[in-house]
Amino acid sequence: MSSLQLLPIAGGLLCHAVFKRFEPNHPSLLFVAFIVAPVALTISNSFAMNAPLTILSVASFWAVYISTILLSISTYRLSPFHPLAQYPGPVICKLTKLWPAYISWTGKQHLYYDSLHRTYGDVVRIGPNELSIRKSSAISPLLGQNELPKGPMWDGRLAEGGIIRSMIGVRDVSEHSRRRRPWSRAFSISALKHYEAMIVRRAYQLKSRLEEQKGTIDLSAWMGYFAYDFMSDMAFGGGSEMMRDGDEGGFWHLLDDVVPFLTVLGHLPWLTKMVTYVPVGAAGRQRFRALAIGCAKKRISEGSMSKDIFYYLNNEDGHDAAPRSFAEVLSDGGLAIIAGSDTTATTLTSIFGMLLSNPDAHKRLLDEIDAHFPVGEDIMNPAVHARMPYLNAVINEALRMFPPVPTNVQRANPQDAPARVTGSVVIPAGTSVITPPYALHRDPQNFSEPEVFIPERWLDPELQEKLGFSSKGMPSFIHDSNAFIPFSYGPSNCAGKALAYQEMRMVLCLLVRSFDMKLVSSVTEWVDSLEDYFLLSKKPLMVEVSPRAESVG
Ligand code: HEM
Repeated sequence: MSSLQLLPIAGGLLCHAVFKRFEPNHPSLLFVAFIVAPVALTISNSFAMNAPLTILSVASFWAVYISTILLSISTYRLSPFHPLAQYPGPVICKLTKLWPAYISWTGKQHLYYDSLHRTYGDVVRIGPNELSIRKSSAISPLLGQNELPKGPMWDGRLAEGGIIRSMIGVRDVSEHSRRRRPWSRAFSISALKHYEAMIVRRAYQLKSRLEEQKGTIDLSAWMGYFAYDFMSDMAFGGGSEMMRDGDEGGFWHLLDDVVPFLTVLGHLPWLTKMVTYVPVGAAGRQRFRALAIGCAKKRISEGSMSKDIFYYLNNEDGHDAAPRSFAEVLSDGGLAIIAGSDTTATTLTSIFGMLLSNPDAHKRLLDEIDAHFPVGEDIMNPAVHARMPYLNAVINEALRMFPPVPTNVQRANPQDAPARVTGSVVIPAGTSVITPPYALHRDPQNFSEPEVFIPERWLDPELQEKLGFSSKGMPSFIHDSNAFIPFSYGPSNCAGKALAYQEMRMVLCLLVRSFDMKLVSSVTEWVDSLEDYFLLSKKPLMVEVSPRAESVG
């Protein structure tokens, strides 16, 4: 074999050796590796060998070089020498992230990973350097106090382009915990008390808007309008009136158009920097940003009308010696709206979908509400809601079946860290790991009859007995609440968990008490149409709404 043939092979092997355990994520590096290096090698070789330099010689050198890289990478990834060789999974996933990226584009990644776990067991290799773990015992070691940092998915999803990354995607653990501090103050028990009036105002607005509707409505859209208006109040002191005006500018559409694309980028972070120059989904993001900037500036100039999330993010409580930059406050305010509105709206919609297709559960909830709020009692009293077992069971059961973040609770063991061991699972350096809530919640090892809506599973045994649940003939009913992670787990879990419960309890009590509802569209079709683009994307749920005859709220 001549040196002209050996050189591209040696060059390809060297290139793979350099990029072996990580993927280059800057376009210039890729350009150097795949274009500049082989062309430079061809030219210098032809000078050294005094061989003619033709287009054909450059092209064939390049073809051998690239083929060597691909072959070498594939062989290594499938070989017993790969650090994740012991874990089962589909060959295509072991070879490339392009396949999971494609699956995520279809919106069905939650179902795909669930099916992989059913086929391969609790630990599955879902990428060349990525594991999915469906074991409740692994949650605390990976996400708890000694958590692994957030995973590379965030490098893909949050293209910086001069914009400060919002807290959810901050991968450095100490920087993340610095950014998290004002959030913890914003969701303390005393802070939550201040938000009650804001929820009450928006919930009653929703009630009266629904009373004005004639015939069939899309409940999913109305839950979205409510949640978005409320979170805008919380994040920037207002600025959204979707319940009044509808989604006039097609704002949800703009955002919906971009989410599949962002989900794909989450799998291929190295592609992100290249596509920041391509204006895919830019309209939606720019419009959202412009809106947020306008609201934030207005909120700052007008000062604090109430203690909302912005009050803490902008250090208006004077807690931090060094105030945060406007860009950081803006970015995290935007995060509050995105993270807080779609998630609660989807859960409220799924709760109504399940209640309306399970009349017994609906009746039990209504009975509980009527019993706790006789005529004259304030139906929006959160202290009472917290003590309503069936209300909370219904919410948890909907979160179990339809976790709004179904898949991507991702962490990663850094490149230079020692291997992380949890039980029999070893997570080598440079390995990403997901603990997918959907697969955990639908695993019969964690929850018996996982596909069935059974709020009673969340009640204590005494109450179950009272409701006749334990006589259902399921003596060994499994209920592992450690496997229930709709809000993730640990120091980087959902910052807004307490607010979300408070908001959902209030809205549910008010609407269930106030309206008779009837499903017009099929709930099975609604469930089948759900798509996982990091957030579960909610589809129209058509219902007929009429004021409840015996409503006293
Ligand atoms: C049903 C409602 C909700 C669900 C199921 C939910 C779920 C989640 C999940 C799974 C995460 C990812 C955590 C991780 O990476 O481990 C998250 C993050 C977050 N959520 Fe929620 N969320 C909900 C509502 C809210 C609300 C109302 C807010 C209010 C602002 C909020 C604010 C946040 C924030 C700020 C983060 C980033 C946390 C961090 O990185 O430290 N969420 N949420």
